[in-house]
Amino acid sequence: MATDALYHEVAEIIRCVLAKEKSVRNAVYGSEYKNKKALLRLSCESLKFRPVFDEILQDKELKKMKNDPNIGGSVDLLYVLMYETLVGSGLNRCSQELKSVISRRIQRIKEVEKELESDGRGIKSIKEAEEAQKRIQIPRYARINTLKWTAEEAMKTLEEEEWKLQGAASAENFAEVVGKMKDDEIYIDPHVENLLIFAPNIQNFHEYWMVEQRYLILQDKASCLPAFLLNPRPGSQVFDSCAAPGMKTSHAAAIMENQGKVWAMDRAADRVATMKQLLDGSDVKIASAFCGDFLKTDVTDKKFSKVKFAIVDPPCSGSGIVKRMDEITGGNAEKERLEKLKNLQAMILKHALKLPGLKRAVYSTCSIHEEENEQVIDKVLLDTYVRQNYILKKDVLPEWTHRGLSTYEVGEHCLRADPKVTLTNGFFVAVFERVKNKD
Ligand SMILES: C[S@@+](CC[C@H](N)C(=O)[O-])C[C@H]1O[C@@H](n2cnc3c(N)ncnc32)[C@H](O)[C@@H]1O
Repeated sequence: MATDALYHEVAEIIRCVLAKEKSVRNAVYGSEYKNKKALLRLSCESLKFRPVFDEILQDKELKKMKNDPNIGGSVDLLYVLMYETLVGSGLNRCSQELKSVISRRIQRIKEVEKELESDGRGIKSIKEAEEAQKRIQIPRYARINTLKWTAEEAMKTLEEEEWKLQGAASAENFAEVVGKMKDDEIYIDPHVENLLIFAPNIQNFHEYWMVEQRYLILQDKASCLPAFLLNPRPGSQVFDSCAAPGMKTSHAAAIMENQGKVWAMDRAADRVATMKQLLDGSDVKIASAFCGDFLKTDVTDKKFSKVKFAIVDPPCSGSGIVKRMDEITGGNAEKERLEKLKNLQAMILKHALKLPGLKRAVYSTCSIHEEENEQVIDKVLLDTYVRQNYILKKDVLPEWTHRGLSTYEVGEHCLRADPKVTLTNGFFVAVFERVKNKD
C-alpha cells in the first residue's frame, strides 16, 4: 500500500537523523520517495513527539510492539504509527498488518499517554510548548565593536541614519518595553555595556553595512555575559579554552581595549580557521588563535603563567538556542548524552582552573538542562583542589533576577537566561574566583 511505503520511508529518515548520519532535510531530499513534502512533514512531526512515544514504549506491555513481525524491530516505524494514531490523521490509509500493531493495543497506549499528560509530559504539553515558542520574539542584540569605533561615534552614526535612539531600556520592565519596540527604534541594554537592542524582525539586518563590516557584532545578549562578567583588565592575559568561532574572544579583546593577550584555543581546525577570519575582520589584534585539545594542554607551561582570566564555554547540547531543528526533534535531551556532556564540561572546567596564575574563570553554556549547568558546578566544587583554591563568586550581577535553579545550593550564585524571562536565548553562567589574591 502506498501509505505503508511512506511510513517505511519516514522510519528510515528518522533512523538516519537519530544516528546523526544526516539532517532531516538532507535525508528527505536524498530519498527516492517522490512526495518530499509529505515525507518532510511526517518525519519532522514524528520526531517532534518522539519523547512522548519513547515514554509510552517504556510500558511493559507496549514494549512488545517492537517485536511484532510487521514492525521488524524498527522503533522508528513505531514512532510514525504512534504519531498518526495520537496526533495525525489515523491509520485508515495503511495496510491492515501495520494498523493492527497499534489497534490491538490502542487502549493501553491511550491510558499511558493520559498518565504522561497528567504529569505535563504528554502530546498536549509538546503542542503547548511549541505554541509558546512561536510566540516568543527575541530582539536582535548588536554589540558595538569598540575596537573599530567608540560608542559615541556609533550612536551618532546610527542617529544620522535615522534610527530612533530611545536611550537605556529599564531593567525593571525590560521585557515589556523591549517586547513592544518598533522596527526603527534602538534601545541601549541596561545590563551589558555597549550592547544595543534592535527589533526582532528587521529585514536583512545581517546585510546592513555596520553589521557586515563588523562595526556592530550580532551577538545574543546572554552570550555577551561571560566576557562582560569576566571583565579582564587591559594588558592582562586571558585563556579561552573552547574559543571558536571566537565571539567571546572578540568581546574579551574589546573589553581589554586590544591590550594584553587572549589565547584562543579550539579543537576543531575548520572552526579555528573561521575564528581567525572573524577576529581579523573585527580588528582583534591581541588574540593568538590556535588548534588543539584543551584537555591535553599543559596549563602549567611557562607561556601560560601570566594568564589570570579564563573563559570556559565548552560544547553543550545547545538546547537554549531558540528555533533549532534538533530542539524540535527533541534529539538533544537524552539522559545518556547529557551525562556525557556533563562529564566533559566538568573536565574542561576543572582543567582550566588548574592554570597556575588564574584569578577568575567564567563557565557558560547555551543549554537549559541542569545536568550541563548547576550539576557541572556542583561536580567541579567536589574536587579538592578546586575547593581549596576557588569560590563560586556570589552576588554576580545582582540586578539579574533570573538565577540558577533554587533546588541547588549553588543556584542563587549562578545566572540563567530564558527567552520568556530575559528575552534572550536560554543560557547559564557561573563565575569562579581564586580565594587567595594572586596579584
Ligand atoms: C560552544 S562552542 C564555543 C563557542 C565560542 N566560545 C564562542 O563564543 O564563539 C564549543 C567549542 O568547543 C570546542 N571543543 C570541544 N572540545 C574541545 C577540547 N577538548 N578542546 C578545545 N576545544 C574543544 C568545539 O570545537 C567548539 O568550537
